Amino acid sequence: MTYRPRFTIGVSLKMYFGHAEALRWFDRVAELAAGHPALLSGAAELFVIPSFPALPAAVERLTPAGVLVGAQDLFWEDRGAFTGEVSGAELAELGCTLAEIGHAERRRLFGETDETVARKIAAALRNGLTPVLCVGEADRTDPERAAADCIAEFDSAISAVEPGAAGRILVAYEPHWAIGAAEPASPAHIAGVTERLAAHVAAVPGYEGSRVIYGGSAKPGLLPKLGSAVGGLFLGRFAHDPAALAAILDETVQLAEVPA
Ligand SMILES: O=C[C@H](O)COP(=O)(O)O
Repeated sequence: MTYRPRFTIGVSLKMYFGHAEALRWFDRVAELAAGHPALLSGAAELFVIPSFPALPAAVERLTPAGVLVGAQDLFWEDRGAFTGEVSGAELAELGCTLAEIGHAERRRLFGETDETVARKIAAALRNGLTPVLCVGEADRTDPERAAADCIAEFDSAISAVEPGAAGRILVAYEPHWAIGAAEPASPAHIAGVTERLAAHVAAVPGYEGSRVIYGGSAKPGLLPKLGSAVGGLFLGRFAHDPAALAAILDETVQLAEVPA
């Protein structure tokens, strides 16, 4: 089954930009998105995940251009004495529609575990936020083993979802070793993992409409090599230049003309 938009293109700004820099980038991306044939034709949807303090400005500047906005994390409770945390309820109130959960950097640097990821997935879904669930093998291995790791992570991540609360998830396949690198994983490796992972996700009741996107040093030129093996890309550094993001959106238009 082909879902529309055909591709999902996301950008996480991580902690790369200061506030003024983020605002300038939002304005350039809003201008790009508002007139881009990818968004107008349904070839692509675009989401942006900035730092927490930039979220209101991102919603204000990007949403009118058809760009979705999400947060880089959320807490698993909706209210209470949790100093420093941000709830899914507040994110939804701000106009966010997505929440990134379980990025490799949060696992490696901030103690994120399978258990906390599962609680956060449940929190996102009960607050109407689409989780951007990051999965991926820690060390280089073959696609079969990498896919098995990712499938186990996915199954664990949805294990705390409340009955009746299942919903669409964007599964970002990000091999840890390809994040922050010079080049992405090879197209053959990516496809070998994403096709197995997507087949698994599609067979889990309640998660219809979910899709698998690839992240980890993704840049212009990668998507045409992957074609229908992925549902899109999750970009980091290589989207800091809006021209590179425009080039990737151009690629979605060309690929959308080819039947899935
Ligand atoms: O969240 C995005 C990914 O971790 C990719 O980042 P990167 O393209 O800078 O490696």
